[in-house]
Amino acid sequence: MRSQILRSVQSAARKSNYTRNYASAASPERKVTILGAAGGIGQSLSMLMKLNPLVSTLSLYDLAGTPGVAADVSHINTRAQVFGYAEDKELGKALEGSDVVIIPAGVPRKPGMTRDDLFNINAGIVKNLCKSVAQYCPNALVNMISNPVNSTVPIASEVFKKAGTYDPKRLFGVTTLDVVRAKTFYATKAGLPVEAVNVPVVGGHAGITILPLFSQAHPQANLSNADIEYLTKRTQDGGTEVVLAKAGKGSATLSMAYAGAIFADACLKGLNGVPDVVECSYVASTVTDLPFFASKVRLGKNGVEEIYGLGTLSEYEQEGLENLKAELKSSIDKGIEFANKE
Ligand SMILES: NC(=O)c1ccc[n+]([C@@H]2O[C@H](COP(=O)([O-])OP(=O)(O)OC[C@H]3O[C@@H](n4cnc5c(N)ncnc54)[C@H](O)[C@@H]3O)[C@@H](O)[C@H]2O)c1
Ligand SMILES: O=C(O)C[C@H](O)C(=O)O
Repeated sequence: MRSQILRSVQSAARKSNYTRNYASAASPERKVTILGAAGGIGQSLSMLMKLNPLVSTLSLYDLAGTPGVAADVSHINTRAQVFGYAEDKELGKALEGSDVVIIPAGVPRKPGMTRDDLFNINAGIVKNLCKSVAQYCPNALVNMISNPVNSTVPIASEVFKKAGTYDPKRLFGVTTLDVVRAKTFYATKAGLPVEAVNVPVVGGHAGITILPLFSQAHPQANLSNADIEYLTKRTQDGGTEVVLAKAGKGSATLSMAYAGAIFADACLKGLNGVPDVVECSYVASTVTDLPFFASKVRLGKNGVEEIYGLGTLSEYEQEGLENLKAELKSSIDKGIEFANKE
């Protein structure tokens, strides 16, 4: 009887309008934990993960406010059981048994700031949270959203190395928002239906380190060099566009929650053995001479199963690649140095 009910629940979830765009069939028990769940990204992301039928337990942690977010989200009639945890003393409980940990904890930009300006505050937050991840759920896939991603991912890697838990296949910088933006801007410019569009974005997640590869966009549109330059710059400055529009009230939260939900869903699908799950992500990489680099990765039962090369680049993209390396290297080095202090 119970299995009959479960089957009908899973079938309803598959058909649901709310989930079909970014989720597949319901399946094994999976615990997803969000650190920073009461924030701008955290709240929307909590809702989107509650809508995902692949999630059986949704654990929401923040310094404060999570009992309220959890109570609210828990009333949504979907599969996941929701738990809210607040304050340091509950962090272990929040993390224990997690399959995927999503980290949007930290401060956002205000107009005039670069992502690197967030380093002084966010680096410490990420370092401490990752120590707990290493202690309580060393096998979880970690989806790092907190900025500057170019440095926070290297920080996490060093923390995990020190704890003896580092598995480069399980640590991801979430760069999905760059892909989401590139798809939207490209489809608009090319007059294509956005659902049919794909654009890889490689490099990192800040300014010129964000390198959209429009020469590899699908479907190919006949755009001028000036169009490609415009689209590249708009994608690179997408975060700043939102920061300026919000005029001091933070950075992208809603589109980021959407992007974070897509990436977490891809991780869950990979863990569940769904084949051919490919997303761009900032990971430990040998695609270039930099130790971390975003490119297309195939996700599987162990996290990253395969990292794809960059393919053939246009002259403009090749130039962009060379230009981004110095900044990305310095952000990586800064993160590594910070993590190894003390
Ligand atoms: N990767 C990306 O593409 C991307 C996109 C948008 C924003 N971001 C980054 O995400 C981060 C969060 O942005 P936001 O708009 O949600 O900010 P926010 O200020 O609205 O929320 C951040 C939340 O983190 C919490 N927090 C702070 N320290 C914590 C700790 N030690 N443990 C748990 N929670 C903690 C805060 O209490 C707050 O609720 C920022 O660093 C921002 O730059 C990244
Ligand atoms: O721009 C920011 O500071 C937030 C985020 O990295 C984004 O790309 O929107």
